[in-house]
Amino acid sequence: MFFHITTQLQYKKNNSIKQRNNMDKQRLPMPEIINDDKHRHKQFNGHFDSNRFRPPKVKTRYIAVENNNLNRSQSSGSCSANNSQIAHAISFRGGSECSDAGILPTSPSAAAAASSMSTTSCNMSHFEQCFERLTKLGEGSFGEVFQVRDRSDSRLYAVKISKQLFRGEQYRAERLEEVRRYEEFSGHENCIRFIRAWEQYDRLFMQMELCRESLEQYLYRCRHIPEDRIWHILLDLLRGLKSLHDRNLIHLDIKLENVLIDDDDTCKLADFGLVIDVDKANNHQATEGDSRYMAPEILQGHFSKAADIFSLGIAMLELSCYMDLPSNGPLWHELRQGKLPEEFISKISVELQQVIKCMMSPDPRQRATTEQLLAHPRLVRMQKQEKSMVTLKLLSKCFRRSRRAFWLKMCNLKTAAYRCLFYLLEILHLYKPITSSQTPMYNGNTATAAPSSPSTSVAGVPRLEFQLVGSTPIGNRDCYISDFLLAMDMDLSQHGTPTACERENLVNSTPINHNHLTANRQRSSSARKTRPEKSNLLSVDENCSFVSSPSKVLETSSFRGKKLFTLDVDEE
Ligand SMILES: Nc1ncnc2c1ncn2[C@@H]1O[C@H](COP(=O)(O)OP(=O)(O)OP(=O)(O)O)[C@@H](O)[C@H]1O
Ligand SMILES: [Mg+2]
Repeated sequence: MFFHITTQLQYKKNNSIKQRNNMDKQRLPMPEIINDDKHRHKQFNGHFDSNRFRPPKVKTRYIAVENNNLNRSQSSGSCSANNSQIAHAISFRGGSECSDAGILPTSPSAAAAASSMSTTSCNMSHFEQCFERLTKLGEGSFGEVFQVRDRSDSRLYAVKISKQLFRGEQYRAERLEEVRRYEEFSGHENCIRFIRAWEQYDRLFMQMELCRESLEQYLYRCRHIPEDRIWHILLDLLRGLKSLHDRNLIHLDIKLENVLIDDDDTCKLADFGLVIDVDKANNHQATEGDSRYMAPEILQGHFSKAADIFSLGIAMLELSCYMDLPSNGPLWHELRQGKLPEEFISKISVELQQVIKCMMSPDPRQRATTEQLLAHPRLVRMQKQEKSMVTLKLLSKCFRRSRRAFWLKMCNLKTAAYRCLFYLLEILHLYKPITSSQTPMYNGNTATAAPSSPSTSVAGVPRLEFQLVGSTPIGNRDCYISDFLLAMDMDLSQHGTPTACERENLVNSTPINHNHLTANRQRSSSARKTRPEKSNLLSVDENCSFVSSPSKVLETSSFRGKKLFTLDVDEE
């Protein structure tokens, strides 16, 4: 196999340059300026400095003369004019090297949404049909990322659209590799969750989970990040990186912009555009990332896992010291010779200093691995704490569940008590039960004698059954008989006495909000049928009046306002 090496300089997009420059000026304090380049730290003056360019991205490419491993014949999406008009799903999940799926079907909801819009759906891209574009989240050298709302489930996602058209097979294959990596690491807690990808009009679209912000944005927002938080970020990123290194893959583009923070404050590795196999890296095709984060040995064309460790180390330095990293010049070299500027490094604890220095060791063989770093006493302690937190969470969940079970038991006891009371009243002839044969049933407009059913099998004590559905509006509040009776009254006033079927639906729905009653009937009834083991079925014996006639309902007024039980719905 023969390879030729091409070296090229790639400049970052002006937009992100501006953004960074704008934020640059927020960084304080300014160290003593000795050399223009050496201490060119970030400041912020409230507006973008368009004159200052972002560091160029030096790219050393080792391009195999041999064709890439993507099987083009399998792909229905191509650069050809005809085919590129049609959206094609891209997925490597099937196990094959490139299992491009076929033409994407338009989901009915997406089609409906599209047709409801003024633009004719046939002119709309798959992206426009499926998503409502909200805001632009960011931009890198390869793509623009938008916050979107999925028309089918109304949820928010991020969609990355490649900026450049597929110029040819090689370029397309490189872009599609990112999909493979996203899919591979999507399940890891510290890697971004990937949803799906497709290509259309010679562009790649990738749908992924929406994160709150990038680590770079977080740094500019907070300026000073407490050291405790730095350690947590380091732990998250080491875990994410370990998942790559365990598979013999290297990221090659670790930097603050490529780390995203989700709503739970978890840091996630993103942008797998340059990820490459360690073995292939030095032989085939490797592109190094941002020069500010680049390990020194990359200049000699040595790609290894240690390069990622260096990038992470220097990113931690930037994060903990609020230091502007140089893209070249004397300071760039000093940082790669193990000389970290005192005025910055002295701000952080010795423990963190040591870790950063260890990660930024000039010799890649002396740099700690992800396993060694994760074995650092502080990180071990944090992991233990996390574990105990998980145990604590599990315990509290167990406690909540047992508390709920206890309440259900109590409710059953109450039910039994009511039952006994009715029996007693019946014995004392203070209460006349209505037997099942007396219970009129409505079949349309005609009242018929009801067949004896389990719900009225106990003489005089018809059973009122209702199901607790966690998502219904009844959740987390006290339940009063009146809640149920109110709904029954309303139902009876509309329909007269319900049929057996109606009664079952009635009691199975959550009667707090009568507007939901009709809808709930079907849903809860079917839910009960399909998931009987999950339902928390309560049986409450109640005065039978509600089934005999509307006027009898009034007799139950003595129960109104009586607290039956407290619902404690598990938050789970
Ligand atoms: N899932 C997401 N949620 C929120 N913001 C995102 C998401 N993905 C990307 N971004 C934002 O978009 C920016 C660019 O995304 P990304 O790094 O994937 O593009 P790129 O073109 O590959 O960048 P690079 O120049 O690093 O190669 C990120 O820095 C981040 O601010
Ligand atoms: Mg990026």
